[in-house]
Amino acid sequence: MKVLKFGGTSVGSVDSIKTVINILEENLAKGERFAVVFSAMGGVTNRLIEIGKMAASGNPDYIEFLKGVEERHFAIVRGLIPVKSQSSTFAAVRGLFNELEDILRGVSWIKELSERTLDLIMSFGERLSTMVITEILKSKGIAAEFCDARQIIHTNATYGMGDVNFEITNKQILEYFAKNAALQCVTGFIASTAEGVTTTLGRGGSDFTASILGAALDAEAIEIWTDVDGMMTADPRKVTNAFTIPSISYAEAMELSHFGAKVIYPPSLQPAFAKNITLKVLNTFNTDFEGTYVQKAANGKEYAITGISSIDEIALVNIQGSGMIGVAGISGRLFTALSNNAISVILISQASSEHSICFSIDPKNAQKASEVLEKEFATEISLGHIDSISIEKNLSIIAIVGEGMKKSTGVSGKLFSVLGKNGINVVATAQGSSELNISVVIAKSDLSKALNAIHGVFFQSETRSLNLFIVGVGLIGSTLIEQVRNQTQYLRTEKFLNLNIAGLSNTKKMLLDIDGIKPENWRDRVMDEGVKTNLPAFVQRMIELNLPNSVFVDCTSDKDIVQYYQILLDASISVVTPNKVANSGSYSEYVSLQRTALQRGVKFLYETNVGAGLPIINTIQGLMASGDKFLKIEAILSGTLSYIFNNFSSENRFVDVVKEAKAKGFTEPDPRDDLSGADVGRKILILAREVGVPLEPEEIKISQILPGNCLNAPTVDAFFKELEISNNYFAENQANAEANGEKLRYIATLENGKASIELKTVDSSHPFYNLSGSDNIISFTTERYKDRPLVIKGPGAGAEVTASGVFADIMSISSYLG
Ligand SMILES: NC(=O)C1=CN([C@@H]2O[C@H](COP(=O)(O)OP(=O)(O)OC[C@H]3O[C@@H](n4cnc5c(N)ncnc54)[C@H](O)[C@@H]3O)[C@@H](O)[C@H]2O)C=CC1
Ligand SMILES: N[C@@H](CC=O)C(=O)O
Ligand code: NA
Repeated sequence: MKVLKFGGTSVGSVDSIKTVINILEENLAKGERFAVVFSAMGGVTNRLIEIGKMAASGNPDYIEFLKGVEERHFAIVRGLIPVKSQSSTFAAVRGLFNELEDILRGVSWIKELSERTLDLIMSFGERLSTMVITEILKSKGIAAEFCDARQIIHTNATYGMGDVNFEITNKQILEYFAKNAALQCVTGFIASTAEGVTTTLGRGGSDFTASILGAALDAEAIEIWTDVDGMMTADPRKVTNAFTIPSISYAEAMELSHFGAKVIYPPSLQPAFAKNITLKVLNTFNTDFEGTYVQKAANGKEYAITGISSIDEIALVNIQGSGMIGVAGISGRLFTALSNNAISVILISQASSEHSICFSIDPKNAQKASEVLEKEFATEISLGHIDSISIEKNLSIIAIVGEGMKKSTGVSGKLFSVLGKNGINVVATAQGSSELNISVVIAKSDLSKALNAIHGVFFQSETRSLNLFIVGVGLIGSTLIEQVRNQTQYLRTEKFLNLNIAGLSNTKKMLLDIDGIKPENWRDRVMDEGVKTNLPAFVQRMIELNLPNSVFVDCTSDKDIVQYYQILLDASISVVTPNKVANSGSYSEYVSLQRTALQRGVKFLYETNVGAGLPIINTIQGLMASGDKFLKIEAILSGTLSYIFNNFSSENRFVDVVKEAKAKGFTEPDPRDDLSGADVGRKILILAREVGVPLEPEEIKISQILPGNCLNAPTVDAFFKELEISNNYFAENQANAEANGEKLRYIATLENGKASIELKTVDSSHPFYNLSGSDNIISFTTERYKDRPLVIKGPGAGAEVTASGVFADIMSISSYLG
């Protein structure tokens, strides 16, 4: 024996009822006995309540509304019963509506709608849908019978939510099914008192009917047919990567539903749970879906948690006072007072100091709760034993649920860490000792971000998203996007990571799209759909979107953009940049950015500030963290100058080599920054700060390699002209070095807290002699690397190596976020 139950949407239209009939026919073909429970057609119950209220308030429009409901049922008859056999069903439908009209007329006369009358009015929903579907089945030659559950399910006279008398009900069900062998089509939701007065079963009513029947008949399974693919790991409207849970335990289902998961209402399935009956949640509109199995013990779990659910809107009440410490009975009185006033408590948390108790409730009860408590504790308040009763609104609860938590450590660590890394403040938290649920209260504005971020870390084999907001799509920015494009597939399949470009801006246009801007067509999209660039608005919008795992990538050399880093880090958004401006401004600004990132639990990464993709900053940070002390840094830090000195000879002109360096993408957007030594100055300044020397920009001693006319050229074009004029100046330097078997090197040194940069010549015995292309070389002498320094060498400029350094920083944020 099996019991099937079809919900409102499953019986809501001609097409959906056709699908239901197919499902029933397939079951009949298997030859096993089953019963089927139907809800009212989708929306009908609510409509009937509305109609009842209209009638009671004397609004005659209820008659029109009733006609509408009747027409929906007629349409089903017309659509699904052959014309020749329609008339008797029409008559039966009409008969029920006549009866309902009489009742409503009575209601409108006496202008009163009792709970009892409302139950009677609502009962027509299930009676109509079930009767009509029974007739459809009969018209197809199926031996189906209409079963009015009021005959067999008996409750007390608590209208709106009758208390079932299981002793009588079970007996009646068994007797009824023993006598009636045909396929029973049972009205969900409704019952009656022993005296035959109609009652209803409350929330989840038709599921309850199925569960009562299943339990009484010892069914091997109960199938709940609904309009979604079973129970999901999270609400799919809020969490893009939510997926169906194949198997869940009764207890988990209870916990999830308590926090808002609405597919089934497990409390109503209690009778079936008590008999260990397997429940399957199936989708009428996707019969290929295997279903979510709800059983006593869930089958093999892949993840530490089973699902995440949430309540969008709660209020948090906090009652605190030093007079509460050690006083017995405070919480007893507190919760009794609430319960006496029908205020239900969703979550409770009390610190072991007993100084405060906080609990969450439905915000519509907030005012009342405050009044109730002020009254209850009037004496304590007047004596100052309780200081305050405060109520905070605009909060949400998220609960992670799963039996797996009992076995795995670190679940709560993971939860709080992902919230922290996304800058989500936890206002209150509670974990039951059953270890089935950990709940956190957070700001409502963070709900969607939190749900997605939590889902991402707990269901890792599902793809996680990192949301990138890239500003500046010149050489480095566009190369980065190209690299992202080439790696999309790899990252998805190997790292379960989706790099979602959620925002892009060049100097003219900007575009934000949370669904992602594809690296394949970003240029066209920014051109076609972008709006005029407005950096403050871009940043503002990023913050408002409040997406989880957001990263701001600054690929400009803009000096003004830096002010936004602070704002972004403060909003818990990580920043990655090759732009050196922020770290080479005032020391206090440098420190402030570092601190903010630390405090907010986000990352500020800038490996490419020095030596492009070469691992220089990371190496220093590693050595510093592990306690090494830097004694000396000697380095060639300009890819451009390195290239120039490696390629300039008596055979070519200086200006042409500089132009080559620019064409190869080694120079700064303005090559004067390279040749003036300013770029190297910024880099040694950053290195100094990283090793703990708090220098200011003006403390770096930079010796110039350019004659004054070049240095002072007003524009880049003028600069190149001056370089041509000054060719002999460089040729001479170069020739002298060549004649001595030496090479020109622009070397930055940090020693004894002082930094300087000088043009030097080195002979073949010097480690900086053998360089080629845009090579940088950095030699660290530290306490641990004293006799032989630690040396890092390789190309230190260029689009590919720089973009890949930026990419690596982005990936390190992804692993940090877990
Ligand atoms: N080229 C290289 O080898 C390396 C470059 N870097 C740094 O990377 C950054 C980018 O360099 P490149 O791509 O070579 O320069 P680029 O000049 O090719 O690109 C910078 C882009 O940013 C845009 N931009 C400037 N201000 C903007 C704003 N406020 N909003 C939107 N877009 C803006 C510019 O129009 C330009 O398209 C610079 O800070 C540079 O110092 C760092 C390491 C190596
Ligand atoms: N222009 C810079 C690029 C890297 O920071 C250089 O030449 O080194
Ligand atoms: Na680097």
